[in-house]
Amino acid sequence: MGVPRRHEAPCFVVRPCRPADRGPGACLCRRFRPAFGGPARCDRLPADGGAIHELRLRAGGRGRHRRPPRLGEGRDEERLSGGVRAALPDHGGGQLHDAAHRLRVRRGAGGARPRRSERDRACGECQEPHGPGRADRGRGRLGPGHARTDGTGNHLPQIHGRARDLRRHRPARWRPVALPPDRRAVHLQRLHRSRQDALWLRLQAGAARQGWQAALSRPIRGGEARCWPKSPAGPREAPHRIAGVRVLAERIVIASDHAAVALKAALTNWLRDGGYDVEDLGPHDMNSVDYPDYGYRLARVIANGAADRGIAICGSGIGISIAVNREPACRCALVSEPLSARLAREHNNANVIALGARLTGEEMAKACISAFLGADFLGGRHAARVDQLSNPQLAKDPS
Ligand SMILES: O=C[C@H](O)[C@H](O)[C@H](O)COP(=O)(O)O
Repeated sequence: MGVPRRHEAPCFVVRPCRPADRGPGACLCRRFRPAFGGPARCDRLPADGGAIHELRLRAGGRGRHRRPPRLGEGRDEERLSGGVRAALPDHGGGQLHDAAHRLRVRRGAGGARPRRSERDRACGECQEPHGPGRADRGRGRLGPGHARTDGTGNHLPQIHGRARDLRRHRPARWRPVALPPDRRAVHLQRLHRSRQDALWLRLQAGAARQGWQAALSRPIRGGEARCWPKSPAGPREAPHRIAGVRVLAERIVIASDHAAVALKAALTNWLRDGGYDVEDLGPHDMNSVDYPDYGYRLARVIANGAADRGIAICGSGIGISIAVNREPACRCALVSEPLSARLAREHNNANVIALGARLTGEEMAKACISAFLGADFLGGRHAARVDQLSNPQLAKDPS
């Protein structure tokens, strides 16, 4: 499908529904204000993303008389113009990949598209031009638009251009993003915090079916990478973002002792099948080893930021969890059921879970890992407590 001509372009305003919006078969969104007319319909993504609804409003008018929406209309909703179909079931899903759909996404009431001179202007932060200006001419229309910050220092480039170009110009930090089907919904639900997340949600949902993760590993071109990360917190604390869109995939390291080699292998394959970037730190045979060696190895990788989360396994899980926890940067939770695994993330910001291969079966281990990876730290009252774990001097004497 080619790029629809401007006056033919169906006009959508899209955002993921919030839980409160959802109803059986119909979107109950009240907050949404369409740019101009059109019925609202809430589409449910196919099975693997079934928890997410999309609100889609087709603009009023017909054919060439349909007025395309202008940026800045539609209140603070994201605007996608030009036949963005993303992973909607009535379109078969995944067609974003090969269709030359043009995306134009602006945050907030952005006003008119910037003139070329504005797009060519160097970014105030990194002094690099980000717009699809002269440098990009002839290579597609992409471009992350001029970058802004989100208030925390993260660079949030606007995105406009074609979806395929968006992927081609990914920053070097982009990683494959496929998730196990049972996790995708969880993550998608968590991703509706911003409109750009919603965009990525659709890109990702389509991509997972098309298998273009491989394309993501190509070298980067374009200027985005120079903008990332800008967070003062540094890469270890900053969320992974692609052009302002949070990335789903995480780097996971897994280690065990001889008692858990088989379980480790099964879990590694399972995670890799789900698209995770998993590194097996060993051991790779059943010869007897000492669990501290592998626990410390895993802890070092987490501590130096080379991986986001870790899975440590030994016979009971006890010994290796103790070893990992000797590294102050690690918060390792020994778990044997999913609720503990989730709470370890939500309350304790655990970045490693430990499992006992002699006590916990494979399916239960997978359930624990799913709960662990699918949960986020809640912060709030828990944040100061977690800080005290890494900095015992911050703890007060309770007496
Ligand atoms: O906490 C330690 C772990 O359970 C070890 O996997 C366990 O001690 C290994 O025991 P063994 O050398 O008898 O296999």
